Amino acid sequence: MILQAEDLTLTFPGFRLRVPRLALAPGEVLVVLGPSGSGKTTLLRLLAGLLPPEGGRVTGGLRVYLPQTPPLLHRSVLDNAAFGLLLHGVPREKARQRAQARLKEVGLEALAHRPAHRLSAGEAARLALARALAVEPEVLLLDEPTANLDPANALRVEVLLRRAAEEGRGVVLATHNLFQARRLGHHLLFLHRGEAVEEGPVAEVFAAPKDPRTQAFLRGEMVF
Ligand SMILES: Nc1ncnc2c1ncn2[C@@H]1O[C@H](COP(=O)(O)OP(=O)(O)OP(=O)(O)O)[C@@H](O)[C@H]1O
Repeated sequence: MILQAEDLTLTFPGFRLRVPRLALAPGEVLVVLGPSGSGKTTLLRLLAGLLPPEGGRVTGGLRVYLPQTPPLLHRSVLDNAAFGLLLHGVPREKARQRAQARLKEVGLEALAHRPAHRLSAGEAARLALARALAVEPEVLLLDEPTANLDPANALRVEVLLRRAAEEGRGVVLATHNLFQARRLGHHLLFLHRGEAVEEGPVAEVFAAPKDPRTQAFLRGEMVF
């Protein structure tokens, strides 16, 4: 396993997250579904080590967390792609070479010297992924990575995520897009008011959800 969590708990005023167990294998895509406010972002931040849990623990390899709108520096596309590597202590020239290669993979090599803030939303999403992948993480933690994208750009991101998983990386993907969950996910975790109420293989949970709350959510009847 490249990511494991046990007995995770965290309390905010009026909200308590409780995830007894979570495990991610290399090459696996875990989709986290749940209504707005159910704790998806909080779980991702705990898994990333950005929030300390109140109880329980998280263990695993190198993780990169991408928030819904990843911040980009007011620098070139290439500088942004190399930024994570510089933070990891990679020398500047080497970092730029590796970043160039990642930009090529995401189809942005022609824009390497453009200011990042001039990119379209779809290009910015791919740049954020290139920057994340450049540090060779074992686990990608993604918070609604295609929420602001049109279907064509969303599809390009999905292709990159599938490729990352095929390379052996683990992916935890919080999404509101049920079609995307079915297309990309192997395993599914459903959160409701901070509680992990159902988990299982994506196909099985979609075909026959066991918990009435998951059933209602998948029927589109739970919108809060
Ligand atoms: N730093 C914080 N301090 C206090 N409460 C917080 C904090 N972060 C999140 N919360 C609360 O925790 C609950 C879960 O929020 P979270 O953002 O994890 O949900 P979510 O499932 O990601 O929602 P959405 O789908 O809308 O992004 C919410 O009630 C939120 O208001």
